[in-house]
Amino acid sequence: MSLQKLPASPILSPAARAGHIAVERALSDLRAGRPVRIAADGAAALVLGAEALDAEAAAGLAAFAPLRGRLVLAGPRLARLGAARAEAGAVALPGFDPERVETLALRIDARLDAPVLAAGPLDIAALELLRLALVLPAAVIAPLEDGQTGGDALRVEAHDILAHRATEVRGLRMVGRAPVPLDGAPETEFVVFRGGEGLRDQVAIIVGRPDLARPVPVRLHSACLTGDLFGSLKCDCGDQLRDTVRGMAAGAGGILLYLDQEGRGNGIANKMRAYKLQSQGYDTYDADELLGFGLDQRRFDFAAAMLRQLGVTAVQVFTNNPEKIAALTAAGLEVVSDHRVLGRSTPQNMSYLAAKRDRAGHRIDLDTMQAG
Ligand SMILES: Nc1nc2c(ncn2[C@@H]2O[C@H](COP(=O)(O)OP(=O)(O)OP(=O)(O)O)[C@@H](O)[C@H]2O)c(=O)[nH]1
Ligand SMILES: [Zn+2]
Repeated sequence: MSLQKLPASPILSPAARAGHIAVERALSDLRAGRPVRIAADGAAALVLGAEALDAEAAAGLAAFAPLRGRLVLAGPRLARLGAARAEAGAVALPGFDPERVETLALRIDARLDAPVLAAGPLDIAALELLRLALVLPAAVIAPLEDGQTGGDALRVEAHDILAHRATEVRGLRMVGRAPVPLDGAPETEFVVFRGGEGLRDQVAIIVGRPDLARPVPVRLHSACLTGDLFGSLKCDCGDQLRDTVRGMAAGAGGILLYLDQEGRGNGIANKMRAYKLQSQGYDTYDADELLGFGLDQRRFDFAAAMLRQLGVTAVQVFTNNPEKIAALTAAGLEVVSDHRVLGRSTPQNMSYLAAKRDRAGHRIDLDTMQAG
């Protein structure tokens, strides 16, 4: 099959499309610090990211729900605050006190100061929306009474939020492609897809002319601004990126998927929050948990969909991360072999690499890595 012949991407139903668009607009509002109105099971509430709660926003929410607010926190954050639970929950906010909200949502020495209530479907959808918006997963909720509209806040349904990631995969489509010769890989084409994960586009970088009738060398590479672009010593991403492209160019070609999953899918702002915590002694996973994230937010089903749209059915995967291999296999691609991709070890990235090995099962052998 030729790389030029692309299968058409599936079309969403009108209802799914309307819901999808509402979620995209809601993400934009939340990122700008504006509340959105989420409805679930006949209930509705105004929802704002905890990081956007200042005195003015608090007064705005209090006008709708003066005494009945709540702060919804993710399971890992609640556990860090001392709660005996692993799942998301809420604490009552009798007023919308920005200082208390910041303490409970972000500070490292904070402890719970109120009982934890079970999180309902609206709360779960609010957290998911904040994760999709790449802001801190802590939701300030102002429940609306029957008949209260929530002013001009954008309206979104909880079920559309929860369906968003799957809808993104179904709506994934190619939007542009062009040759971009690279240093060390002169015959290279960039193919841009819209949809998937994150808030920007995904890029498939086709190096050389891989034979699609045979297993194609493939790397799924999550964006890392600090490592890929600036050569940060804190991780191994830049080396992995460049070494893989050069290796594909020197061999029979291959495809590198550059995925909009900065900070393991948490976004650059949360990654910097996590880096700050790491400078205070937490490892890469503990830091994410303190912020309310699980071990890894990323999904790779849309990466498999990108490969399929490019005509790939069987792959040789370049990764140390068993989750990537499992995800491609689960998505129906034949993973014929897997290969490790080792960058340099530096004094600054040793503990990061060791944490990936010990806590997330990455196949990293620090002794065989080249010191940088
Ligand atoms: N949250 C968080 N993300 C990080 C940190 N350090 C690096 N990252 C991100 O981790 C991701 C690493 O991506 P990859 O190298 O593709 O993935 P990997 O899981 O390490 O797997 P392989 O490299 O394929 O073995 C990038 O999105 C980085 O931005 C960190 O300390 N915290
Ligand atoms: Zn990195």
